[in-house]
Amino acid sequence: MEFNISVIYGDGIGPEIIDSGIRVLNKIEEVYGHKFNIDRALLGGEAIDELGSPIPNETIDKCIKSDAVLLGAVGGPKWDHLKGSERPEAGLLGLRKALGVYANIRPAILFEELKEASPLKSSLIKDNIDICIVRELTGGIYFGEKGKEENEAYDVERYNREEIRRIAKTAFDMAMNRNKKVTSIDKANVLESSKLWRQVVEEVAKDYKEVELEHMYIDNGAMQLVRQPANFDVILTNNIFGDILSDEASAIVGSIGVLPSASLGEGVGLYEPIHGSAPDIAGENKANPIGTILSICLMMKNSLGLYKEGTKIEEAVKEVLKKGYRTGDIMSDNNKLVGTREMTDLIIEEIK
Ligand SMILES: NC(=O)c1ccc[n+]([C@@H]2O[C@H](COP(=O)([O-])OP(=O)(O)OC[C@H]3O[C@@H](n4cnc5c(N)ncnc54)[C@H](O)[C@@H]3O)[C@@H](O)[C@H]2O)c1
Ligand SMILES: CC(C)[C@H](C(=O)O)[C@@H](O)C(=O)O
Ligand SMILES: [Mg+2]
Repeated sequence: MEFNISVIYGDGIGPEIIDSGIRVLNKIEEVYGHKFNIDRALLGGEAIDELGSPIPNETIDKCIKSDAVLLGAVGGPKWDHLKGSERPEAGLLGLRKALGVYANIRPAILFEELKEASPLKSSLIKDNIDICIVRELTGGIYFGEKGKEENEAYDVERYNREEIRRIAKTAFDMAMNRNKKVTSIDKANVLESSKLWRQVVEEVAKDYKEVELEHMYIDNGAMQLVRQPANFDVILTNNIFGDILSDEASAIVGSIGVLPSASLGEGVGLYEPIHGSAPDIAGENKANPIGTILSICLMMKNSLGLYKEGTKIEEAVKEVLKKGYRTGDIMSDNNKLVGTREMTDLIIEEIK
């Protein structure tokens, strides 16, 4: 089959991990006889430098017309002096909004092979950890009214019923195919937006009688996630809490370098690792490409209907980990340290 994939390298380690991703796509083409037409689009810092905007119109046009979008990461110190709307990160938020991808799915699964990389003691991770974070992505404080005066600044957290209903529905639908438990995380003891969130989540839950619904405040939720990670199945939460909890969950399962994400809505899906542009290791062949490679696996399954191929990629990653190869972020004693390119070579070799 033939697909059009828009690819965004972005900044920092973006080009290195996207290079890995493209090589995986090329191998899938070769082994399964598909054709991926890869079209590069600019976003974030690279787009500011080349075209003077963090989100050029041509990028939106290309992405909307494609079958799926693969994105590395944007941002870095070079652009930190810019005002909010001109920063690379504004490009990413603009793209998410333009694609209408309101549901950000961030699976945090502890692979048997990576148990040693988790900072949690073994008694806390002896049970299966397979958490699916469902983060609202196009609303909340990221997109609310903002203002800045000389000595004061604000960002408004605002949600309407429909925004909450559709993301809650995504979470309950996911739970139906998993362990039938949703933990909705909010701050309903303080925030009006969270009170409405809780109310609407309760309403949606009525259509999913088989799913157990639990509510948790964000402060407690952040704590329970490290105390008993195995108790979570689907976590449903807003944009900002989901951002924070997904970095926390990534550390629990080994490293931020291994977590993929799928951002879904009515149209084209956007696939990106959850980590950032990691300026501290950019250009050093140290970045873990697994988060990107597993994002391609999510792309295969969610946007391209290529289930067999997606599963193969996942198996290839596990096989390489089983053989003891590790990038620096997941390295532990007795393993073999490899760089971004070598890790990619090894994974590609397993796709056959
Ligand atoms: N989706 C995105 O594009 C995205 C996400 C988060 C942050 N950012 C941006 O990235 C820049 C850096 O942000 P930050 O430092 O807070 O977060 P970061 O995720 O880039 O890095 C945090 C730490 O994790 C490490 N790390 C991240 N990805 C890794 C990988 N694949 N392999 C190995 N180690 C990895 C980094 O080296 C660093 O020590 C900022 O400009 C930020 O706005 C972009
Ligand atoms: C870079 C930033 C805008 C982004 C977010 O907060 O959504 C990132 O942290 C992420 O997790 O994808
Ligand atoms: Mg984040």
